[in-house]
Amino acid sequence: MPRQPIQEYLKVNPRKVLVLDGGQGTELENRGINVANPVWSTVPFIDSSFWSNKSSKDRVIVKGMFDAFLDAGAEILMTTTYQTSFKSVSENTPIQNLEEYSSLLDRIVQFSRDCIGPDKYLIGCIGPWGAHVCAEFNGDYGPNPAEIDYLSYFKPQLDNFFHNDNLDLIGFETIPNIHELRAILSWDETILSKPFYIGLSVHNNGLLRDGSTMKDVADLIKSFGGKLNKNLTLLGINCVSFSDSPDILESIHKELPDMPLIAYPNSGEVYDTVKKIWLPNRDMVMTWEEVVDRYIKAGARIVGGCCRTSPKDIRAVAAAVKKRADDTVWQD
Ligand SMILES: C[S+](C)CC[C@H](N)C(=O)O
Ligand SMILES: N[C@@H](CCS)C(=O)O
Ligand SMILES: [Zn+2]
Repeated sequence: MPRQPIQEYLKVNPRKVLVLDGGQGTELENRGINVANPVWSTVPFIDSSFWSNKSSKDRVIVKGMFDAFLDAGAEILMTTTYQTSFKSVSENTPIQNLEEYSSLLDRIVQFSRDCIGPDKYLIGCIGPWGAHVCAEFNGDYGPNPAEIDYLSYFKPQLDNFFHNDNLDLIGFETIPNIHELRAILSWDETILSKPFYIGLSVHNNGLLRDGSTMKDVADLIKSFGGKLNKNLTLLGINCVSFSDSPDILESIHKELPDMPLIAYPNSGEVYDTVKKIWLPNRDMVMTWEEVVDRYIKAGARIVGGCCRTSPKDIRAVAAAVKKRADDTVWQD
């Protein structure tokens, strides 16, 4: 395998910050794929013509999305599998059994690897339990969030991703509820058997979407002590408001100063969960350069964009990361 294992890479290059891609689902939408669907950005992969017809329109669009993020400077990219849980897929598509499901994931991962080539890092993207019920932006997991069987929900996707050498890192994204976070953290190396990160879904007010504080999050992580899964590689935030994201990341860094962080905010627009559209509220009053500087000062090792951020945004992220790397007078 041409890539150095990602934990080792981050360790031996302590000042390196990797540039992540941007909002894949929303970029597919910009390029003409209608993702307003119960499986959201998984939709292009469901039609068999994606796999049988090498020049199908959707296939050209997905490849074009990867090419555009690569050209912008992304060094680590994701599979488009945010809403590809077995539950979402089996309840909303003709794919009904685990064998067909796993074959679908194999094909998506291989297609993504072929698009980005052998040298870039590839993240196996996994949306939260809440993605299935569209609760990733309110954290409302019903009356008994502690009783939800998170492992059963994630396991088919985890089993596939953990056995796929094309994937370097698993990303649990947009986690809005502390009970779900507790469940993920409770799984040991036999379940989470390769490097993974957790991206939290945090409200503009700095609280996890379910109302938990960042201190609650940090206390939970600290409570695992030496039993914390060694594959937990980064913690961070994704799909949070661009303008509030530096404050939020800094609040996590204050609570967990030694934790490598990841940050990829959305554009500040707000998702309408009924119409499945983004409402205007672009809050990019700061520049990517200012935001990225603050992320890096707060311990970020991977930075990029989430929903409604485009290749143009990632080009600005890459320029900001490069400027910081070139800045010899940079002081912590
Ligand atoms: C806007 S994406 C991050 C989430 C999509 C949502 N779970 C839905 O199903 O509409
Ligand atoms: N990683 C997903 C969005 C998660 S909110 C994507 O890029 O489409
Ligand atoms: Zn997002």
